[in-house]
Amino acid sequence: MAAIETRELRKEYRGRAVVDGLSLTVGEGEVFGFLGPNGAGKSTTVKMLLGLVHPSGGEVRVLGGRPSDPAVRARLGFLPEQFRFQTWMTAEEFLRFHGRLAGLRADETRARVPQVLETVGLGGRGGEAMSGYSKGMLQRAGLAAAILARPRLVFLDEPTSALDPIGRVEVREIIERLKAEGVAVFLNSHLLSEVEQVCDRVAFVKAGRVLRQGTMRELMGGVLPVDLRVDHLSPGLLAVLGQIGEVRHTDTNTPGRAAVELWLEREESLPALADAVHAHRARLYALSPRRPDLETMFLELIEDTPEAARTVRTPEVARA
Ligand SMILES: Nc1ncnc2c1ncn2[C@@H]1O[C@H](COP(=O)(O)OP(=O)(O)OP(=O)(O)O)[C@@H](O)[C@H]1O
Repeated sequence: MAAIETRELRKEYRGRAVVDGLSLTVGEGEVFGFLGPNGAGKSTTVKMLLGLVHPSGGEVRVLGGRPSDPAVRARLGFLPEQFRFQTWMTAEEFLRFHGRLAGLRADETRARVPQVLETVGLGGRGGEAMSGYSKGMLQRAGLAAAILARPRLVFLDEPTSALDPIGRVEVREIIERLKAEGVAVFLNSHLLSEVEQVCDRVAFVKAGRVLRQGTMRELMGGVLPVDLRVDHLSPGLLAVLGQIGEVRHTDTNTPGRAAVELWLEREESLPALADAVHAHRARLYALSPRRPDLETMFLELIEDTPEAARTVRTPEVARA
């Protein structure tokens, strides 16, 4: 069973489609990155997946059911981007309140609250009024609420926007733990380096449509670019490198240095590159597979049209 399945999902506001035939599948235990420029329709999609906004057309199934079904909702967790909590409560009171809303028994909630506070790095601080919390602490409390009732699918909207670098690493670890427990995570984030590190698959949306979706590798067109640096590049070595992968670029302008960019089809070919360098008596200075660079991909995709470029550069206009 897929955690999320939408087919030709559509939402119109005043006759204008803001989500326009969106088809997505997110598997169980999958961490899915949902990316797009401001105004692309991401929040509207999430609201439809949560049953908060009624679609104008298409199909949506969440955890095998309808998002409006209370039994489905009970298994969803949600951390909204704009979290406005009842800050006169302590974090413990806030979580107990959420536990009641989620239908947990009082004894379950009592046992669970200290656990989730610990998980999000607020262990020992749960008795304090949230009015005294920093922005990052409030975001952590929100994350605690999202995972409190052991959901099977968690929506995280910009979950690290208020967090420092340590907090971001901690949230990544929490996401990885959720995934290991088979929980699916639907992640909205503009921090693409973060998405790169944690997501199994991503979808790029623009103007309410999916432009591309797949694993990082699929998005790279199935190739693995590798940067190789040696002290000298003999014709023999170059020929062997060309047999292992596709030589895209060489730079031999600097004496005592040669750089080669190669595209490999398989990661398993990497050791053969090192072997070839040694066999040709060259000295190896670098052998670096390039990580998929979501930011470059994102900019290339969304800057395809002048309309999209404008949306990205002037987010206030898109929001207005
Ligand atoms: N309730 C509404 N009534 C009318 N238009 C709306 C409503 N909600 C959203 N829109 C419009 O739908 C479009 C998509 O908005 P949405 O908030 O889904 O985008 P987003 O991708 O989440 O953007 P961001 O990255 O800025 O949060 C925008 O043009 C927005 O103005």
